[in-house]
This record gives sequence, structure tokens and C-alpha cells, in this order.
Amino acid sequence: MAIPYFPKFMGSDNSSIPLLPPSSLPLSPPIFTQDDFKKAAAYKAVEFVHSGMVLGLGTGSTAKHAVDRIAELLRLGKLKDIVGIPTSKKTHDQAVSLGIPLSDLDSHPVIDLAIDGADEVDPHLNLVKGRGGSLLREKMVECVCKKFIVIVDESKLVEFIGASGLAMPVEVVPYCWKFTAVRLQNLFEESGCIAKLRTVGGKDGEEPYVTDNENYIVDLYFKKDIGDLKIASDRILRLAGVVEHGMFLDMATTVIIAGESGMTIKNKELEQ
Ligand SMILES: O=C[C@H](O)[C@H](O)[C@H](O)COP(=O)(O)O
Repeated sequence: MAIPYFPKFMGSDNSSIPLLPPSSLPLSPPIFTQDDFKKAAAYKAVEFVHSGMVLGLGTGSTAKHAVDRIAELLRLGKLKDIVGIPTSKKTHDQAVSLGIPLSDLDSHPVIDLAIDGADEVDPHLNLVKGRGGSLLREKMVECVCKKFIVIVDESKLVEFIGASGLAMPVEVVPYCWKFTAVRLQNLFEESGCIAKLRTVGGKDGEEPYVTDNENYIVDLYFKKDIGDLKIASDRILRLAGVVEHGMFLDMATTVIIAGESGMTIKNKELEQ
């Protein structure tokens, strides 16, 4: 079993971070799990949270650690007057269960800081998000943030968007989704694109995955680089039937990456 051991990842407040392995254990190098890295990045990001902030609360296994940590600091009285704007029903439910005060974009159209995970991060801090299906609300919240901190383990770093060979999600309206999927695939024919409806196993077999907004997801898989991301984004968004896509371009202000060699913090300003 992995020993939670975070010598390189200590936050300014480490009340809930075990610092050293029990002395009875043999002195072998600590073994970290991927989840340890996600938690380390999340805890680091929460150090940027201050009392009185309106916070975008991300979705996914990495963001979940940040939400837990924010709730813990609220309970300890180390944070006060936080308002959270959740980016999915799941995060909403997590935050409610932890007692984090919540609101929405109607009441809080400007957000001080959002913290969220990502599926891919390229060298320019462009992202793929939405493999958990929450891209639309995430984009709505994170595009109105003064600061957007992305938290990832090192497995999310890619040379270029789509390089992982994994899905780039596009949220589409259910009406004639096949028609939209074919048009999406045709847009990126030269990149060897395959478009697939995301499905989940239901009692009657495979059913379309339905987002929090009652839409479907078409996942795009690329064999080659799709080139200029801004152009790709515009082409996707111009298709009627498309609601939003999972490329988050030029949005992250900071990316915190945790991995075997420690923690790296990349700032957008430094990349330009
Ligand atoms: O829809 C899901 C979100 O975009 C997640 O932030 C993203 O998929 C990363 O999730 P995880 O932290 O679980 O890898």
C-alpha cells in the first residue's frame, strides 16, 4: 500500500497532510500513487484561496481534493466568507455535503479564482477538459475567472492537444446527433479524426451519456495534430448542433503539476 508522504508538497497549512512515514516503517523511498499527486497539486492550489473569495469549484477526481480541502479550511476557521460556484451537479452535491456556501453565475458573474483538473495540458497551457462530461459548465465558469488554476498529475502533460490519442469531447444537442457527429468527423478528416458518441451501460444495454445540461457528448479521436487550435475551435463552434467543445484555449493562468520529481508551477505570463 502506498504511504502518503508529501515532503515536497507541504502547503502553508499542512494540518491534514501526513508529513512523514511512521518511524516503525523501514526507510525505503516513499511510493506515490497518481491520486497522491492529484491531492498534492490540489492542496497547493488551495493555498491561493483567500477569505471572501468567489470560487469556481471544478469537477473530477483532482478537483474533488481541492473542494475537500476548501471545506476543511472553512471548518477550521482558516477560510471565511467563501462562495463556491460549482461546475457540475456532482461538485454541487459534494460541496453541499461539506457545507460550502454556494451560488451561481447569475448572482456572481465574476469569479476571483477557479481551481479545476484537466485531461491534457500542452506546453502553452492550452487544455483538453470534459472527459468527465462537465465541459460546458466548466467553461462557462472558468472563462469569467480572474485567475484559473489547473491542477494535474504529470500524466496529463502532452506535446500537443490530441497527442494522448484519447478523446476530445464535444457537447452536442441530442437532436440528430449522428448528423452532427459526421460533420465533426469530416471537419478533421485530414487528422484522421474518428467521432464517437459517448455511451454508458444502462439496463437496456449501451445508452447515450447525458450531460448535466441534457445534451450528448461526441468524442473526437485524432491520429495527427489538428494544427491551429483557434481555427479548430472556431470550425467546431460554427456547426449548428454543437453546444461547446473541450478545448480550453488561453484560459489557464497557472498550472500546478505534481509528479515523481516534485511539483512544478507554470504561469501563463511566463509562457508568453
Ligand atoms: O469533465 C471533467 C473535467 O473536465 C475534469 O476536470 C477532467 O476530466 C479531469 O478529471 P480528473 O481530475 O478526474 O482527471
